[in-house]
Amino acid sequence: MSEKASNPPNYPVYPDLEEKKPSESSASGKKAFMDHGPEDMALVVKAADFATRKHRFQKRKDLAQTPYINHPIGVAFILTNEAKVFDSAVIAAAMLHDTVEDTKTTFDEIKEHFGQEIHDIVKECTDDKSLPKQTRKQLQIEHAAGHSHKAKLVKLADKLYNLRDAERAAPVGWDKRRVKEYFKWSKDVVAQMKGTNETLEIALDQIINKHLA
Ligand SMILES: Nc1nc2c(ncn2[C@@H]2O[C@H](COP(=O)(O)OP(=O)(O)O)[C@@H](OP(=O)(O)OP(=O)(O)O)[C@H]2O)c(=O)[nH]1
Repeated sequence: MSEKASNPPNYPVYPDLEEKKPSESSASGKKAFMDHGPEDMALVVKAADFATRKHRFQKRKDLAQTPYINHPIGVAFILTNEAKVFDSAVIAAAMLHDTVEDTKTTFDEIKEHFGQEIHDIVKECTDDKSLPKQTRKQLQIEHAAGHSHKAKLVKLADKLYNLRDAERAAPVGWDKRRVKEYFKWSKDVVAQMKGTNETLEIALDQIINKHLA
């Protein structure tokens, strides 16, 4: 049976989100979108295209081996559709945030194709994978408060996506204790970025409290 045929008629694509048709969008929402020019749209699509090429052979760690690109696109989705962040540099950086950390992409490439500002945001969101894991995780807690506002937005949306993923379909080999550890560590990172974006922080608090209660 095709995927389309197996879906019930009103299957919600985003179960926890109020479903709105474009024609129902608020006047202020329309204005926020129209304030941006074609260059913003082109930049975001260019970043999506770049990230898709770079992550093309990668899978997520879940049993279904979901294509990795679902993650950066999902982070950009959370920022735009949930947190109502429409800054094209932030959205492009969200698309690109794992390219240097997880593929052979260099910071110079990011700078060449996307400019200094997006380069800087991506750099702030990139862990040094040559460091031992415990050190990397500790550094995320220590560095979080000092990040720029734009990098904090990407980092918060990244954590929210990964926590939802850990809840939905944890990486293969993660038992309940490992999932809980990831929630505890994420709580410590997120705590350093309070006051960045209310919507993201409420959603993070809710999912973290649910798992650490
Ligand atoms: N929950 C979840 N995470 C997955 C999955 N597939 C890949 N990941 C990635 O794995 C990382 C979390 O796994 P860990 O074992 O804690 O960290 P590590 O891969 O960096 O060593 C996250 O990377 P990260 O981008 O560096 O994020 P973060 O560790 O900074 O939060 C996340 O994006 C999946 O199916 N579910």
